[in-house]
Amino acid sequence: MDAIRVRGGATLRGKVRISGAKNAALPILCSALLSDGETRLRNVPALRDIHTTAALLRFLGRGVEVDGSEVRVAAGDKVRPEAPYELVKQMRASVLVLGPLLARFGRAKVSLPGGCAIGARPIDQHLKGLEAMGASIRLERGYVIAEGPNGGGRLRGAEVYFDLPTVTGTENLMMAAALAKGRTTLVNCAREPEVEELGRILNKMGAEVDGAGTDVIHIVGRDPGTLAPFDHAIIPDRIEAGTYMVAAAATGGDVLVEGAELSDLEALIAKLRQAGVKVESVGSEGGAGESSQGVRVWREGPLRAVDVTTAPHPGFPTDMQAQFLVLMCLARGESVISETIFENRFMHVPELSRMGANVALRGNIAMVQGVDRLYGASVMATDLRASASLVIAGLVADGETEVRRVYHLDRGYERLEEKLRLLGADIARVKGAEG
Ligand SMILES: CC(=O)N[C@H]1[C@@H](OP(=O)(O)OP(=O)(O)OC[C@H]2O[C@@H](n3ccc(=O)[nH]c3=O)[C@H](O)[C@@H]2O)O[C@H](CO)[C@@H](O)[C@@H]1O
Ligand SMILES: C=C(OP(=O)(O)O)C(=O)O
Repeated sequence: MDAIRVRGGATLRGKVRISGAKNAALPILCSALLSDGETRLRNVPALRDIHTTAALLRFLGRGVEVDGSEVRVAAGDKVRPEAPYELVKQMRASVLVLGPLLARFGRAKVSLPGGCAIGARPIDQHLKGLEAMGASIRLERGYVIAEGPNGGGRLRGAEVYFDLPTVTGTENLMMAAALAKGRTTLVNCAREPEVEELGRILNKMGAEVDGAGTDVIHIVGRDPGTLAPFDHAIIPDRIEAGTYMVAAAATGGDVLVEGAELSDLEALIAKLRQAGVKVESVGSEGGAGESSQGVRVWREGPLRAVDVTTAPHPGFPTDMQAQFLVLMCLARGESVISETIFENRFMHVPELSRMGANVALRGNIAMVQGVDRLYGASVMATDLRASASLVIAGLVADGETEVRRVYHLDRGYERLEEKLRLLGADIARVKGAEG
């Protein structure tokens, strides 16, 4: 299994171009199942999760061609509506085929994703919503077996209230509603930019979606077989952007994060500024604003300790918690990091402690006491963002750090070591290193 070796001490400087958003590309690829025509997606990141989704769509019976950052899903209306455990276990987002399959074909058999390193991650809200739309659902031998009304009929519009905002749950229900008969109202929805992006796609296809990106979404469904295919460029990955911002801040560097949108990262940016990091939107014409070319992040003075509590968007993203925690390991004073989304998302803490960090865990709270320096070590992470946080720690640590089990990183960061090397990092991939 590959590892990443980092020699700490370089100050990151220059420009880094952000890839398309993994968490936008995954539901959008699944939404191709709603239409029978050929769909074309551009600015798709080259990630393991994209290849897993392509493999899943192929298994279902749709041709998929991945050509650099372009993915084409071939036309077709013959589908085997079944997502097997072997594919779902590689990537929880596979559950996103449930809504489209059920809506388009009246039935679906999708493996339950199971627990993972960061928590149990149930899908009860997805299932509850589909049931409200008339589906009958049973769980059998680890699979969700879903059927449209009256033995495979068309879903009907419904009012669904989510007990808590769920990103993929909102997306699954939006896709199901796009082919349901009548109007669906989803209440207490996730408001993440990726949900908003899916709303744009469904509108492009001809469904009527109103409110995506707010907590109430209305969808008027279309008849099966009438949704149009689409051609779309994926939005930049705000979590990848945030990760480079934190890396720049941690090394005391000066980096232009190209493609990053200030408006998608408000909570992170507010916390970076509070910590003493400078953040500025850089416009293509030299001005600031929506048409910005990116976000410049730099640091001159010491880091200040600040507290962070993760929350659904527009709160501080749980997907940035691990990286920000590393930054706080280098700050003056004590910060309190509270993780409220996932029950087990501090897997990076014991590894960071081996690098000299001073962090005490109390349930879902990490008390971080800043230290003068971190030390390179061999470390290993069991999830994606934890792995990224260890690379950032390696960038500032004395000596060499080897981050093992890089396949987690490859799920979510395109050419991470190459992008960091261009910013001046001393970093390399070690092929086939010890696991
Ligand atoms: C592919 C994708 O977009 N992944 C993101 C998505 O994951 P994902 O969509 O899986 O996360 P959710 O928004 O669903 O999870 C939020 C919380 O709701 C709980 N929950 C969720 C669904 C459900 O039916 N019942 C339930 O209890 C979860 O256990 C968790 O505690 O949002 C997370 C939270 O921002 C991010 O960390 C992931 O990167
Ligand atoms: C948790 C993440 O992804 P996923 O939902 O695909 O596991 C993530 O992107 O940090």
